[in-house]
Amino acid sequence: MSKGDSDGGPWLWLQHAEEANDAIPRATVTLLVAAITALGFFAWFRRRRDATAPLPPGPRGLPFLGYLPFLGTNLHRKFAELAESYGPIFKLQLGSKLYVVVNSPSLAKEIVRDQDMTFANRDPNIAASIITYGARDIAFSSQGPYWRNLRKLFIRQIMSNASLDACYDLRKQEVRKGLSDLHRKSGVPVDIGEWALLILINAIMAMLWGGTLTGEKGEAMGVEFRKVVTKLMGLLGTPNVSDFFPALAWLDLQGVERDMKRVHHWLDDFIQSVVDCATEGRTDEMFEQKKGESKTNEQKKDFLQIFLDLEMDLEDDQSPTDKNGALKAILTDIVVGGTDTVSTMVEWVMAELLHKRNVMSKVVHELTVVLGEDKMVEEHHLPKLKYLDAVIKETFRLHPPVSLLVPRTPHASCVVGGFTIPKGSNIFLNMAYIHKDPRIWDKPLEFRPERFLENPSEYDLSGNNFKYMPFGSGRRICAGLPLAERMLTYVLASLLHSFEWELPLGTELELSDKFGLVVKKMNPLVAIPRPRFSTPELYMSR
Ligand code: HEM
Repeated sequence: MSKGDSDGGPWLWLQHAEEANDAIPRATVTLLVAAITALGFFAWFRRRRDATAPLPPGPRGLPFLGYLPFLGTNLHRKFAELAESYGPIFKLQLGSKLYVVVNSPSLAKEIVRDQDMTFANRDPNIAASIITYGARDIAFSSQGPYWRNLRKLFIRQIMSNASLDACYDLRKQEVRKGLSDLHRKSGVPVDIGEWALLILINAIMAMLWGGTLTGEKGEAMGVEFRKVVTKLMGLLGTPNVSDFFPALAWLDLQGVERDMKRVHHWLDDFIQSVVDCATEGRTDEMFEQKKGESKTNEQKKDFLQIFLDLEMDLEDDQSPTDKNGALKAILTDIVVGGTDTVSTMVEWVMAELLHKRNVMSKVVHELTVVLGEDKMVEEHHLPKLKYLDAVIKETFRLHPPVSLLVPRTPHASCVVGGFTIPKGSNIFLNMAYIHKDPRIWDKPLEFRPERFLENPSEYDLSGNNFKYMPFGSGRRICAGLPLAERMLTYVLASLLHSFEWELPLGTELELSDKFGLVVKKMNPLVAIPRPRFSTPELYMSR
């Protein structure tokens, strides 16, 4: 080493490399040292910042109970109120549990994009654990190989375009059956949510294993199913003292556990009979199985058969009984998650259109232009229905059915928006609030589908714009989105193209809602269909 090197400090040794060959290794070492120092500094800085970042602000509660006595049951309204006072992020201590509510797109982004991995866990409450066979489904299991495998299987084998195209005929038959049923009820008030739910149960069941609910017993079962699922969604969204004070859980003070076990018992019987019919090839009084239609090629395999055929590599030490539990847990996700959400949206869109008759006329006009008169809607028409698409998006904005998304839980403490989020806390992304924030949306309470036509590429349903995420975002985004989008648009287009709709004389439309995991209309929407097609035969075509 020359004298100049020792005089000039450590960096000069690079400048004075005597041979050109030395320069590259020396530069590499220098860069490595610089990178390690910078990383060390960054880690130190983050630790220091994380150690000092405060918890988010939030209302003070009572000793021991926290904010519990003030929470009420309409969480979405209470959270909107608190967001006005505390801003983009606030915390609530409820008994022994800490909840954090996020009310701004930029903080939502930190959770579902920047720190998605950290926030990809769930912390199922007691009600959710009961209904999902101990969180063995996709929606409530924690991230890890089990969840990853299930989700991958579901998305690749069931939600792929090829798979969904292959079972289009099954969906179509159920929608057509529903339309001819409506035709028989022309001029008579119809509960739209109930009608839509029966179509969706049948379409999902047809796709699952080729069977549908038929006959009087089947129809009665459909009505009972709706009651059970409505109860279930309510229980999932009920603040439960047993969750906030695990030591008191055995008392089940509100009876949530007892009620959920009843719901689970009913649903388990229902799903078990579906599995039995599918595996034993037998039919039941209330189910009708379509003969071979869904099994003409590999793609047309029933969803259930795909699950049964595939070696479920769950990377878990599950006994065969547990595997049956896992299968039934996934079926619960599909049967419950896939029906109630979509039928609730059918009801909300129809309610908004009956409220705004000029918007309804525009939708009907578009349908007539795209399809012509006396033609049944087909799924291939859907991409051309741009205005209807905007109407659906606007309804998702004003009435996101899963309004707080499904809560996430960080697996490690971290910092969001300069606040510490402790490991194991529950995070709600308050989409009901973000979707109506006047700082983001012009005249946010107005139903104006045109806002989605002005810049169509800005908003879609895939969770890339954090101002608008009715299906969530990131690795936990709704796994059923492709089917939900198709079914919702198809059912609505069919309802609106085939019938004129009006409210029963003397009824007034109101748009209030009630909270649950799925936020529903407070009062069911009842409307009267009148045929648009020129001949009754058109309603009979399958
Ligand atoms: C209008 C219809 C629907 C809406 C609004 C909706 C909304 C959501 C939301 C907000 C989540 C949580 C996302 C997050 O945490 O970021 C979710 C999760 C999920 N949804 Fe949907 N959903 C709908 C339809 C469906 C359908 C049709 C299915 C299945 C057939 C389905 C299956 C699931 C599953 C399995 C999950 C859990 C995903 C995971 O945790 O990895 N959903 N959904």
